[in-house]
Amino acid sequence: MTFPRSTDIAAYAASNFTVYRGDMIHTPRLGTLEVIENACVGVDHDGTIRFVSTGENYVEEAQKFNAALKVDTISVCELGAKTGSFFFPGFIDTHIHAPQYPNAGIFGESTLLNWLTTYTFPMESSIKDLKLANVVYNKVLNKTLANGTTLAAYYATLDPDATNLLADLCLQKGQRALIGRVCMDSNSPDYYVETLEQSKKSTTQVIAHVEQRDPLGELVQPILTPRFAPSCSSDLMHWLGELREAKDMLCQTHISENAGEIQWVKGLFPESDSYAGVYDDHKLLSDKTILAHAIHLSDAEKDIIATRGCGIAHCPISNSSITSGEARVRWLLNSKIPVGLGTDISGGYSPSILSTARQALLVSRHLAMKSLQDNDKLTVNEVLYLATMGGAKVCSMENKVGSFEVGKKWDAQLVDLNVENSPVDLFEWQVPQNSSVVGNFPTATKFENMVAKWLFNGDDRNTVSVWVNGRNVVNKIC
Ligand SMILES: O=c1[nH]c(=O)c2nc[nH]c2[nH]1
Ligand SMILES: [Zn+2]
Repeated sequence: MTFPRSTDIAAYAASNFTVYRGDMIHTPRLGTLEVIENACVGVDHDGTIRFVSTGENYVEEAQKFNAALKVDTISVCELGAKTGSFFFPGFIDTHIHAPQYPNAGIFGESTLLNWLTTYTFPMESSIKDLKLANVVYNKVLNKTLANGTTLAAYYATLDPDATNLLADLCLQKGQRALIGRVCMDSNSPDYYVETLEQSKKSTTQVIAHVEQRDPLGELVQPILTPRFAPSCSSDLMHWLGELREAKDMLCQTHISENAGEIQWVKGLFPESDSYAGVYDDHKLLSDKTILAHAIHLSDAEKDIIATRGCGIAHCPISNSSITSGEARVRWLLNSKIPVGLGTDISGGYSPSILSTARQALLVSRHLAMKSLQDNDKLTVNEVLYLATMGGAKVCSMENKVGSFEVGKKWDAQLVDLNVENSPVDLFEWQVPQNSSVVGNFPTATKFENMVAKWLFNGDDRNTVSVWVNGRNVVNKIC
């Protein structure tokens, strides 16, 4: 029997069943790095993983799933079989503002509220120019994909046409995405605000557009996006809450990021018990709601969030940059609240979830130095879980993406630490696959060490290929 074995992406992209071979590393549970050495992962024509096995019998495995599969239509991608290479689930960015990308790195000495008026609102309002929107959104999608982000929860702007364009570009480039048209009818500058009626109309228009482009929500889905309580009237939030409930929709917003913001919310909504209470009183909290930041929550707010099943987008780079504070991730996780990572471009300067995971680890150590609780420290395996499986839970896609399991989609990145110009130096004795070299560590530890080196020193040069829904969307190999 002969089959096309290939390291040529074009060859296997044309095939209707692909077997990916190599070491697969993922974090299916918090804190656990699972390594499937010499794995074969069979992916069907619609990008679904049909088997995960070790050994050579992948033709039989493929035919078990589809007896009619001809051997010569099964392609084999051996790219992961190189030393220093491994497949890892695609990263999930649970909070990113696409129109703010040109401002990445530009925040000066600002904190949240003056950062919004000085940098953010002017940038976002300029994106109603569709030519500019096209330039900026192309750049942000290319950059996040190149960094291994296979799913992103996007905030766009008020503008419905530019937001529709973002959805179209995600479909075109093949990035899985939640598309949020930002709702804001209050306390906003004259040049960047909408009326309640405009907000309803534009929201409806964007939902219809996204659902028309992708009726089953295979790749893109709309997400209701009240910017944050101060930008929304109670009437607007009530309308969004009713819509959320009626259509069982995803919803995203910001919560408890900054002390001034929290005081402002108290003054604006005195009838609600708390910031979380404002959202709860408007039916905006559910197990399909993503709350960004959640730094200064009270115990009671944390309990409401846990009861409603909301997920938290932890944005450590943004929280350090605009000095918002340190979210208590362990405290949230201990209450069984799903936590994922967000770049929060451009409160955060980096489009990379790998960098965000690294900073999540470091911020947790700063927190531990203040709290004197060692348990506040997050480990390498834990922050990589937040970057993948945690993010999948936050986006309500834990049955679809986040780890390598049968029935999930092939949303993956191929990592190569030995790529030319690699920012990581993996020494011969540190290569786990190199069994001829006797090292000081057992193999499992070698894999963990290799992954730790990637987390701390790796970057987009090491993400050499990326797949979403089985489609190869980035290829830096040739
Ligand atoms: O990090 C943030 N980015 C924003 O754009 C924003 N708007 C309200 N609150 C916010 N926080
Ligand atoms: Zn944000």
